[in-house]
Amino acid sequence: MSQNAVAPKPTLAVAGLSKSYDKRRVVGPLDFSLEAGSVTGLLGGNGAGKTTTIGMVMGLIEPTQGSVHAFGCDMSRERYGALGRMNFESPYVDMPHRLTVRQNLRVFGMLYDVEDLNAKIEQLAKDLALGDFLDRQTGRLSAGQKTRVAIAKSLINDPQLLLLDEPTASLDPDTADWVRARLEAHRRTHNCAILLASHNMSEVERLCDRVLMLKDGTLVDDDSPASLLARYGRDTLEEVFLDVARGRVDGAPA
Ligand SMILES: Nc1ncnc2c1ncn2[C@@H]1O[C@H](COP(=O)(O)OP(=O)(O)OP(=O)(O)O)[C@@H](O)[C@H]1O
Repeated sequence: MSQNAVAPKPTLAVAGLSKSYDKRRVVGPLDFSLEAGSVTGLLGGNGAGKTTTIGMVMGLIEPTQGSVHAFGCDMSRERYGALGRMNFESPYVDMPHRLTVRQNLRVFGMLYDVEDLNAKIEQLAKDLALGDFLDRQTGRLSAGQKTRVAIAKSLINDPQLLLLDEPTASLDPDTADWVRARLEAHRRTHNCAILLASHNMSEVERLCDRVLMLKDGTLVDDDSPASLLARYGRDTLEEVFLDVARGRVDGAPA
């Protein structure tokens, strides 16, 4: 890069982000950024702050302090400049139960102003095998079927920033495998930055080029899966996860 070249803005930049409830800090302060086309795992034990972090990035949870910039837009002041280019999947956000899957996808597609929406829904139904229940009420689906619908919803606007909160937690191993392949294809096609909260370490090893380790709401490590394995002297990310969760600090960054 020449001296005058300006570095491209990260897709997502989080600075000093924290959340407290009743003066008890549960997350932060967090500082990290995501580059276009990267897949970053957000790991941490139960209650570490993964869902709260994703909620703050999406603007679903109001931060106590700090800032979130997506595509250079300050999410506290100009979020509408960015929301159309991002999306999320979370098991904690339910869709209207009485609408059919197709109707729900239509509602979200219209919110995002998706062009040629019928064709988009057909394509997603094919990619995520929703065909058998596209015209059934969403509330009557199994957990795994609802998850596939939630993933379809998260892809409806071809996002370039995708936040996924345990996207394969309720899927059987075969379905989880092809859903991961679908997410990888989306990343490639749209140069999408993905933040993936997961308890599935083999999923993280397969999909992520970088891992953020959260413990008690703070970042305790940030590295590639390969470097984490080397530093902690472990063969699997699961072992690294246990080291971090149990406070074995040999591999922790200096
Ligand atoms: N509305 C709330 N009021 C008070 N405390 C909350 C609230 N929401 C979350 N917390 C607390 O914030 C902390 C982080 O919760 P969060 O759901 O972000 O964790 P997580 O890493 O997603 O956990 P899990 O793996 O169990 O889903 C927890 O201690 C939780 O009890």
